[in-house]
Amino acid sequence: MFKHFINGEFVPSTSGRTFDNINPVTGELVGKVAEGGEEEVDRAVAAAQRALEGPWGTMPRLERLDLLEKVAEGIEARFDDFLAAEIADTGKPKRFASKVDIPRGAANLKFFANLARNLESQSYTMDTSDGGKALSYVLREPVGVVGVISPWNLPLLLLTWKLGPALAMGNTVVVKPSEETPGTATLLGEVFDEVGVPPGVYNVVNGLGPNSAGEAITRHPGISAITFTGESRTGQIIQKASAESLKSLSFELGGKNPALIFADCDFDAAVAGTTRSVFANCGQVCLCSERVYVERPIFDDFVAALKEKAEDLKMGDPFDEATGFGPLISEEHRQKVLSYYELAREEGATVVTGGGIPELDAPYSNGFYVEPTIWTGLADDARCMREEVFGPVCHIRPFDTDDEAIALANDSDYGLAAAIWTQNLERAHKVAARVETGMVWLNTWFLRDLRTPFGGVKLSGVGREGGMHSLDFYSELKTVCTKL
Ligand SMILES: NC(=O)c1ccc[n+]([C@@H]2O[C@H](COP(=O)([O-])OP(=O)(O)OC[C@H]3O[C@@H](n4cnc5c(N)ncnc54)[C@H](O)[C@@H]3O)[C@@H](O)[C@H]2O)c1
Ligand SMILES: O=C/C=C/C=C(\O)C(=O)O
Repeated sequence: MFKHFINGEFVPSTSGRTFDNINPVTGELVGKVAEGGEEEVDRAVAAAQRALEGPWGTMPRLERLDLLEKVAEGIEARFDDFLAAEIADTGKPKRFASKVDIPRGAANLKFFANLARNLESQSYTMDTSDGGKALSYVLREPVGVVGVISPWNLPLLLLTWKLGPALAMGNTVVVKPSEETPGTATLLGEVFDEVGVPPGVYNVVNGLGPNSAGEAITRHPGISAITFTGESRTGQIIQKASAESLKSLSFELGGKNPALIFADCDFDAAVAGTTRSVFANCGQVCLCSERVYVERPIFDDFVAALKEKAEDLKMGDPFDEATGFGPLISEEHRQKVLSYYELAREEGATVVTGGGIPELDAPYSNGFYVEPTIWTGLADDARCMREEVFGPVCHIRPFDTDDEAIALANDSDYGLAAAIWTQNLERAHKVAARVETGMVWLNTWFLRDLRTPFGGVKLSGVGREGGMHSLDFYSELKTVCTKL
């Protein structure tokens, strides 16, 4: 059973309630998961507060950062265990998880430990009206207990992306991993324990969202800040629930990301890059392109080339190096994605490829697979053009001018990430400046320098994490002023 990790111990729920964790590759049970609620969150917050006041709060800064680095080394030392847990929960191919999820899990912790080691601090002197001087300096202090609510698509990566800076700045955390993916967050409890992080610093309460552990975190008065990655709609609910206790919030939310492919692009690179940006992780990355706009002269060739790539994706044993395409996270999510496949037909799409469930042999026939899918011919105001599907699907539409491409890209309630493919430097930078998203990739996708701001505009997020932006969110600045 996947238990909670509270105050350094693995414990079941007091209520005895559990839910099932299902393997998306086969539909089989991975294990039961303890369902926590208010009581478990209460205990976790109390433990986190004690650790703040006690061993973690009083530990020398560099010792704390060394411990964080040891946790990263602990992930590396148990790489195969983390890989197996991530694959059991998500079904994602080893080829992807071993290059992205697990290495980034360790890298996130190392990166923020290092960044925090070398922090500068601000100080100012000024002249005062009586002819004297004053000195002001700024102290950086922990925020307190941070609630971390994370999604299922990149479980360890997105959890550590928040844990790294939160712990580096001296906070303690209460984590609620997605109910679909309790594995790596729970395993991480063992690593924290093994390397000697004091009890109560890292707490995991497993559970669901509404009326469960997730909501309990958002309402708990002992939690000072919440960092959340997930759906925009959930972000709205969390913002309301946490208003009562005025928590600081950092939200990384959904996307309906555009890719702009200009006729002067490196065609093969654009096709390969867009294959990744549409179908990686079965389209379940917030940064995935769901709206692809292609300049008219290369439209037909591009559609044909992407179709060929989509039909080439290989499904099957996630541990097989040849497997490049996994299942969706759950049967429920598959129903959602299939409902969009159906809606697209009703809305008049031409289905270039896919649009259904693939024919696979057992045990994969019991998994939550859908076909990689490409649509053309939808109107710009079709629901399938405006709502995030979060599956392996894109719509491709032609455009004629730069202005039109930019207007189409910006015609969205979301604004997370854009990918632009052109060999014209001037065009690349001009278009990048006019696209309304938090991030723009030029002739690449999902290449991440952890020092850069990460986040979205419009419905795609509130605030930025990454580099100093993370350290700022996870710390309180205190100004001390004295007359000299
Ligand atoms: N912008 C980003 O960086 C980013 C990254 C990854 C995923 N996402 C988005 O996440 C979504 C997919 O993830 P998901 O389906 O797990 O999202 P989700 O919003 O359904 O769930 C995310 C987390 O919130 C919890 N939750 C749900 N309702 C809650 C409530 N009322 N109170 C407190 N917690 C609650 C869930 O249990 C889960 O742990 C997509 O929309 C995707 O675009 C965004
Ligand atoms: O699904 C969303 C991906 C988010 C990625 C990151 O937050 C990151 O790369 O740091």
